[in-house]
Amino acid sequence: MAGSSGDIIGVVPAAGIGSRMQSTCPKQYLTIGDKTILEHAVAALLAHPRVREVIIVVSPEDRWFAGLPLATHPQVRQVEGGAQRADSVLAGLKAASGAEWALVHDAARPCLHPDDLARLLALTEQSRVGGILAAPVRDTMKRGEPGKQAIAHTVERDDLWHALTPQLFPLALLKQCLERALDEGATITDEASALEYCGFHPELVSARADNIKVTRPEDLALAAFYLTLLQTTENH
Ligand SMILES: Nc1ccn([C@@H]2O[C@H](COP(=O)(O)OP(=O)(O)OP(=O)(O)O)[C@@H](O)[C@H]2O)c(=O)n1
Ligand SMILES: C[C@](O)(CO)[C@H](O)COP(=O)(O)O
Repeated sequence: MAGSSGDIIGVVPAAGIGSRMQSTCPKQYLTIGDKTILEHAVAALLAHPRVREVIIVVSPEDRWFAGLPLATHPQVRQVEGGAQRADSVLAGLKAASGAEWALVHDAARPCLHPDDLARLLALTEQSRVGGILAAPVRDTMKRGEPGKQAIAHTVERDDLWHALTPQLFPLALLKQCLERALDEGATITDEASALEYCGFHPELVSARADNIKVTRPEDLALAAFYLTLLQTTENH
């Protein structure tokens, strides 16, 4: 029953092509230190004892995953992704069975701090809906004139958050909401938006802003820096 401290299964969407990264391979296979970005992201989930398995969703055209130790990891399964991130996540959910909670984490986010993961997973003790890691907006936010490099207006930033991952939801609820949202043509860019579409209000768990999604070329060096800091912290 959702709301108890049941089993958690990880779902890592890793079927993107990373077009904004402009790299020679999909960005999740770029390396930082001795591991790929994907391996860093998955390791952060498997480091928590309540995450018993991770389903990694890869492109049907993927030719990198098979060469990683993850391909033969006993706690990892691989499924094929879809055209959009939401399609890939749904494919992962369909392959997940038995767990009460689904923990969805972008392959492109290698810098997840264990303390943030622990605080997100604590939701299983007090929530029936689940929630997301999120960082409060720090900058003044502007809405642009459509199709122009000009400001339309300033967006009120009180109560404005950057949605991060992981995002944690009851497996059955998330699957049901995502299937309905996609069937009805809703634009779904994160798991929480599928629940919102179905009328739920997921929890916001305030999290570190250094849990970045490697998206553009300049993000790689920043992620490497943050990972160095993280590994230094973990070694003390
Ligand atoms: N059809 C897709 C698209 C994206 N993703 C995954 O969703 C995560 C976040 O998406 P994003 O950062 O947008 O990755 P890409 O779609 O690869 O990047 P881009 O939009 O620059 O092509 C990534 O780990 C990506 O691999 C996925 O599993 N399936
Ligand atoms: C899920 C996500 O990382 C939350 O911010 C984001 O929505 C992914 O968006 P993308 O366009 O697929 O990178």
